[in-house]
Amino acid sequence: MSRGSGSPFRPYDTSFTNDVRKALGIRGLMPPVVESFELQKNRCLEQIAMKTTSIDKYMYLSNLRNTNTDLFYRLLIDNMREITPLVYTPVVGEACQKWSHIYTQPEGLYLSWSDRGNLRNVLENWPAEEVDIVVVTDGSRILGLGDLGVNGMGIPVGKLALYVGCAGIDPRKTLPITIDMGTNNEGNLGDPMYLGTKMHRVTEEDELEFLDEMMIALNDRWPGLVVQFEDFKNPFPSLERYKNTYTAFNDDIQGTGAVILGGVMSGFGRSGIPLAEQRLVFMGAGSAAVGVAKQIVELFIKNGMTEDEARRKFWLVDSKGLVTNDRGDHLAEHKLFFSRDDNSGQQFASLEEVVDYVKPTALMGLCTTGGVFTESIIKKMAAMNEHPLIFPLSNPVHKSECTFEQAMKWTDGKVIFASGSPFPAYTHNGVEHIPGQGNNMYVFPGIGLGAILCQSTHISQDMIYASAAGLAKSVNDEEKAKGWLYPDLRRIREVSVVVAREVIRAAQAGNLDRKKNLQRLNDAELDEFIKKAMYDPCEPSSSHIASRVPSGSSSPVSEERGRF
Ligand SMILES: NC(=O)c1ccc[n+]([C@@H]2O[C@H](COP(=O)([O-])OP(=O)(O)OC[C@H]3O[C@@H](n4cnc5c(N)ncnc54)[C@H](O)[C@@H]3O)[C@@H](O)[C@H]2O)c1
Ligand SMILES: O=C(O)C[C@H](O)C(=O)O
Ligand SMILES: [Mg+2]
Repeated sequence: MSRGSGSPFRPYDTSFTNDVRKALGIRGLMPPVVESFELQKNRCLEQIAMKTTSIDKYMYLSNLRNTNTDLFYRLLIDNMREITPLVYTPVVGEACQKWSHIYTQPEGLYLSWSDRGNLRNVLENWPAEEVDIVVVTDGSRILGLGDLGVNGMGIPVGKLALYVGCAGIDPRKTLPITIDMGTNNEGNLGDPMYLGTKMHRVTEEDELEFLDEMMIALNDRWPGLVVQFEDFKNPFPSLERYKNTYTAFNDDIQGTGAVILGGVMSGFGRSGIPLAEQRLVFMGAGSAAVGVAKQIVELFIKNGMTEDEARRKFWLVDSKGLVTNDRGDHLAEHKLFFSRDDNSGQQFASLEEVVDYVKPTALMGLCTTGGVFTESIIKKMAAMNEHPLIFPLSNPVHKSECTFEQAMKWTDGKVIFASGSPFPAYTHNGVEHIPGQGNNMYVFPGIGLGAILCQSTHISQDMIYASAAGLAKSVNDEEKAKGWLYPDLRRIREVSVVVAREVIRAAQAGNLDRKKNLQRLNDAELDEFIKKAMYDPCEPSSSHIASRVPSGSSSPVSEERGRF
């Protein structure tokens, strides 16, 4: 297939041997030297280093992905720590903000309000015969950057790049979708270059109707595909509507919930505080915060608490202060479960007041507002706890509730830390510390891979919980000894195998798997099966090229002119 203006499998790779070049009739159309991927990767790294802005690096990498897909993924897989921040958070945030201005080629499918009633036909235009996985956004809450409209396309593109890089999903079977329901971002509406429909957003009811049509159309064209919902301002209605009907999940609620659960499973152990004594304050009470809190509730319940005891371990703070039953405003439905009824009529407007009142063991930031974990608050956390858990999880970097350096300095190195976006290492008392990255990228690739391989009918809560347990299990002894909550990103493909295996086992336990013969495999055999199924690009061989050159390929040398 070809995506966009460039064909990703165009036969111009300097790794082609002379025989291959001859067979394809492309001798002379490229420099004579035959190179390994290793050498080509070094050239790519050199070129990235030459670019002075992050956006230039992002655009270079997008172009590489579209013109030499295999080389791009080899580069990503082998340089995960260096390349991920350039194709994913934080740089993808800036790319989305500038999307309509840096645009050079289409990289996914745009489904517009004016296409309603006709979505099945629009899907027919996507050139791939097979699609295993879709990531879809409506652009209404892109990272912590608000409503970006169709400029949010960078998010499905970036998430799917990680599906390929981190879990070996075949890039030709991935489909990024942005639905264009209008935007309430006045900047976009007034921008002559804005690439979306210039209208205010349709109502939530209209959007749900549109999503219904999209889900039916997608499953009609590619039955059973996995659909990941991403960065919707209000993601709860679609999750409720589709989780029991399709193989679908919401990454911001469920993926984030699982990745932070995985981190706290390790972090609670390190803090030395028993589960029964944990008290968690969340700054932010949106989809991600509630998703994370609900997953941790499950951990408490699995460890013997009642649901009521478990939910009382959480204090959620939103833009109006501590979420309480008697605060006097109408609480959105998703906040009710955690709303406090034991505040004796007292209300707490600021995070600092809540911290004084609750004396938390853990502080989670999912509020889209940078810097709200102040020096004073963090110092209080350190005074109250031997090892306070502080997770500023908002993205991208400038929305992070504090930096790693601040958390280390203000707790004198005692903090147990994870952030949503990557921070540099920090040296404290002569020892270099690497911060954990509590980002859903540690689980969504494995969740998708597991669901695809066992052909799961749904993605159940048990499968999500299993992904967190798989992640926690994946931290090796060396990483534990260094106090890490998450595995080294360079091992992400190994981690995705474990996550996928646990997800498959949970699907099997719930009888949701359609590919029943995987049940006969023991864990080692299942891991082997998963690894073999993963895309792992290498220098193209003749047969590889023959299978990938698209029909009607853009090779400028036609059959008639012969081969040399
Ligand atoms: N680390 C990860 O893997 C991960 C995953 C998902 C989301 N996130 C991040 O979490 C953030 C929130 O995402 P969401 O989907 O929950 O968004 P949301 O819009 O649903 O929720 C935001 C919440 O923050 C509250 N809030 C906003 N400003 C505040 C302030 N100044 N003080 C207190 N509360 C405030 C709002 O009232 C709301 O409850 C985003 O920045 C997103 O990038 C991170
Ligand atoms: O995209 C990310 O980096 C994580 C998360 O899904 C978010 O919305 O912030
Ligand atoms: Mg997201």
